[in-house]
Amino acid sequence: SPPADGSNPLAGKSFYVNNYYASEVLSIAIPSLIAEGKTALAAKASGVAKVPSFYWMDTRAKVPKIAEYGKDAAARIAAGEKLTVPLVVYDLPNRDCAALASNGELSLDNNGAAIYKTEYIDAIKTQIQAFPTVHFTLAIEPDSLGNLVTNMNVAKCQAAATAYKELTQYAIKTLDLPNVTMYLDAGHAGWLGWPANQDPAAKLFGDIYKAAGSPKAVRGLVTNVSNYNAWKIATCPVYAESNTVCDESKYINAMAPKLKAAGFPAHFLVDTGRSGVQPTKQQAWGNWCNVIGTGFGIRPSTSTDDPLLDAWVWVKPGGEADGTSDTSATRYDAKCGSPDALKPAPEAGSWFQAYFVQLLENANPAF
Ligand SMILES: O=[N+]([O-])c1ccc(O[C@@H]2O[C@H](CO)[C@@H](O[C@@H]3O[C@H](CO)[C@@H](O[C@@H]4O[C@H](CO)[C@@H](O)[C@H](O)[C@H]4O)[C@H](O)[C@H]3O)[C@H](O)[C@H]2O)cc1
Ligand SMILES: [Mg+2]
Repeated sequence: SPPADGSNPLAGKSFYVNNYYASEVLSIAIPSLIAEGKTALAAKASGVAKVPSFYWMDTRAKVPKIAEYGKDAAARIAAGEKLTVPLVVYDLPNRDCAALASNGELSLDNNGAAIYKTEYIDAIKTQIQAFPTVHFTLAIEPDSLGNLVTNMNVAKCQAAATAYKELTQYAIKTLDLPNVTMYLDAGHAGWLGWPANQDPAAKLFGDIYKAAGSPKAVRGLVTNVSNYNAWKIATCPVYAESNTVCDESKYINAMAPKLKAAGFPAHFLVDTGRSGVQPTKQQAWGNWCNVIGTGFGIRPSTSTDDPLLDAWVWVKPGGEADGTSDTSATRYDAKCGSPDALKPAPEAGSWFQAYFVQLLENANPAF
C-alpha cells in the first residue's frame, strides 16, 4: 500500500530490467553492430541493455509475462533487492483512435469492451495478486484520454469516448491492489500542455479518478510516453509556437494545481527515453513518428529534482518503432511518412535497428 504520508511510493526502489528489451539489444542490436565493425558502439549498446524500460502488454497474449517477471523479481526481493516491475497497460478497444500505427487487437464492434474487462484487466489482476511481495508500477493506456480531450472530432475517438472512460475506471478500480502504483497517461506538453487543453484535461482526469472512487493505488499521471520533449529546456523550441508550456517540467507544474483543485492530488512520471537531444528536429510538434535525430535521455531514477516527479522513466523502449513507413500497410499512418520520420521503418513495436543506432549515437547522457 502507498506510504501513509503521501510520499513517493517508488522511493528507494529500482526498476526491474525485463529480459524482452535486453534480448532485443543483446541478440539483435549488438550482433548487427559487430557485423558492421562498429565495435565501440556495440560496447556502448551493452550499457543500454542494463537500463530498465517498461514492458508493454499490448495484447492479451502478453499478460502471462507478469508471472515470468514476478517470479524472478520475488526471488530477488527475497534476497534483499528493492524492485518495482514497470508495465504498460495498453489494449483498449479502438486503441490509438486518432492514428493508425498502433491500432490494437480489440474493437468495440467486436465485443471489445467485454473482452478488455474479462480477458485483459481481470487477467492482469489475477497475475499481480499471485505475487504479493512484488511491487508493480503501471502506466495506464497511453494516448487514450488525451485523444478524448483533443480529438472528439475524429469519428473513431468519438465512438470510443464512453468506452475509454468506462474501461479506464474499470481498470483503475480492478487494479487498485496493495502492491500496485498506477499512473494514467496524460500525453505531453505539446499535446495537453497547450493552454486551451489544460483545463479540459484536468477536468477529465479528475472526473475519472473520482468516479472510480479515488483508488489509493492511483498515484498520478505519466507524461511524454513515446514522445521526445525535454524534462527541462532553457528556451522554448520554435515548434512550440505560442505554447510557453514547452517542456515536461512546466507541463506537470501547470497541471498539478488544476488536478488537485479537481480532487486528484497527482504526482508524475516522465518518459525521458528519447529526449536526450534538445531541441528536437521535429518539423512540427505534432509529429510523433520515428522522429529523426533523437537520443536516449535522462536515465530512469526515483531521485529527481522536483517533488512532483516520482521518477524519470523509459516507458517507450528506444529502438522499437512507432509505426511502419510502408505506405501499403494497413496500419500505415502518414505521420510515419513525414520528412522528419526515419525510414524505412517497421510496424509499431518492432525492432528498428537504425533508430536504435541513432538513439545510441545521440545519447545524452552518453553511454
Ligand atoms: O496555437 N494554439 O493555441 C494551438 C492550440 C492547440 C493546438 O492544437 C494542438 O496541437 C498539438 C500539436 O502541436 C496536438 O498534439 C498532438 O496530438 C496528437 C494526437 O492528435 C498526438 O499524437 C499521438 O502521439 C503519440 C505519441 O506522443 C502517439 O503514440 C499516438 O499514436 C499519436 O496519436 C501528438 O503526440 C501531439 O503532439 C494537439 O492534439 C492539438 O490540440 C495547436 C495550436
Ligand atoms: Mg504511438
